[in-house]
Amino acid sequence: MMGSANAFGTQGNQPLFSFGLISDVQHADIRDGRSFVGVPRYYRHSIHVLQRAVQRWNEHKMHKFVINLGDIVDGFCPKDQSSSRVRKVVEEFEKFEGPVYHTIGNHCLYNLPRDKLLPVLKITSNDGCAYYDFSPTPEFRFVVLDGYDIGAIGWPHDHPKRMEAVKFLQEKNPNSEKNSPEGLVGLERRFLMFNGAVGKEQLKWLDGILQEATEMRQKVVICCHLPLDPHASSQEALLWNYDEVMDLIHRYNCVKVCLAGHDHRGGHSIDSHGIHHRVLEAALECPPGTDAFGYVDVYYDRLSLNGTDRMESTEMCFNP
Ligand SMILES: Nc1ccn([C@@H]2O[C@H](COP(=O)(O)O)[C@@H](O)[C@H]2O)c(=O)n1
Ligand SMILES: O=P(O)(O)OC[C@H](O)CO
Repeated sequence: MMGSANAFGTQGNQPLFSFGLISDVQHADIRDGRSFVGVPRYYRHSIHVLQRAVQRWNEHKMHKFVINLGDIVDGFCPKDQSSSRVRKVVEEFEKFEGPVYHTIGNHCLYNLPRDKLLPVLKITSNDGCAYYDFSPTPEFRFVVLDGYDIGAIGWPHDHPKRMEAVKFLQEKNPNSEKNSPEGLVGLERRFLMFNGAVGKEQLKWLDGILQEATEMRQKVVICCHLPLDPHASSQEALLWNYDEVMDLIHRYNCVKVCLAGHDHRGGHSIDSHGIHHRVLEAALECPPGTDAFGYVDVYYDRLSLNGTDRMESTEMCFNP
C-alpha cells in the first residue's frame, strides 16, 4: 500500500536519511597542472566545485551530514599558505548546515602534521590517529578509517609509526623514489609512499566496532581515503593492507558499502561478499564549470548515490 510503513518501519520508497559526498578537492591557489600521468588538475577551480556542492546540499535541506573522503588541499600549495588554505577549505565545508565528517588523505598530511591538522578537521584524538565512528540513526553506523595510520607522511620524523612505514617501504619497494611503482608487478604496485596502512590497534578497534554493530543489528558503511578493493581502483591507489582489512570485514555481515577517494577517476565494484566499493571521482579534476559531488539516499536495503555531472550515480543494493 502506498505510503504505509513496511516491516522495517520505513515508509514505502522514502529514504531513511540522506547525506552529501565529495572527495579530493585538493585546492591550492596555483596554476592548473597535471598528475604524473598527465591528467589535468584544476587547483583553483576545485574550491568552486566544493562551494557549489555545499550550496546544493543546503538547498536540499534534508541531508543529515556530509562526508569528505579526503585530500582537501594539494601538496603543491606553498608551505607558507598551507595552514590558511586548509582553514579556508574547512570554512567552505562548514557552510553546510549540519555536521561534516572528514577523512584524512595524503595531501592533507603534506600540508599539515597530524597535531595541527586534526583539530582543524575537528577530529578528536589523543594519540594523533584519525579513525572514528558515528551512528546517524539506530540502524546505521559509519566507520571512518585512518589509511595513513602506518604511513611515511604526517607523523613526526622519529615516530614509531613512521619508522614502521619507512621500513615496510624499504622492504617492498626497491626504487629510490618511493612513489614510483617502476618494476613492481600487479598488486605490489600499491607499495608507494603516497599510500599507507591501517595499524594493529586500529584493526582491533575496527573488530570491536563490527562486533558491536552486529549485536546492534546495524548496517555499516566504511569510509577510507584509500580504496579497499582492487576491482574498484587502480593497483597503485590501494591501502597497503587492504587484504587484511577486508579479511576482517568479511568475518562479519554488517558492512554493506565501502567509500573511498584517492583514485581520481573513480570506480565501483561488488566484492565476493556482496559489499559495494565506490571510489569517488575527484573534484580536482573537474574542468571549470563542471562538478563532481553527490548525495546518497539511504534505504534499508540500498544506498543510492545521486551524482552531479562527473560523479557517476550508483545504485548499491545489498542483502539487508
Ligand atoms: N607512475 C608514477 C606515479 C607517480 N610517481 C610519483 O608520485 C608523485 C605523485 O603522483 P601524482 O599522481 O599525484 O601526480 C609524483 O610526483 C611522482 O613523484 C611516480 O614516480 N611514478
Ligand atoms: O591525489 P594524489 O596526487 O595522491 O594521486 C593519487 C594517485 O593518482 C592514486 O593513483
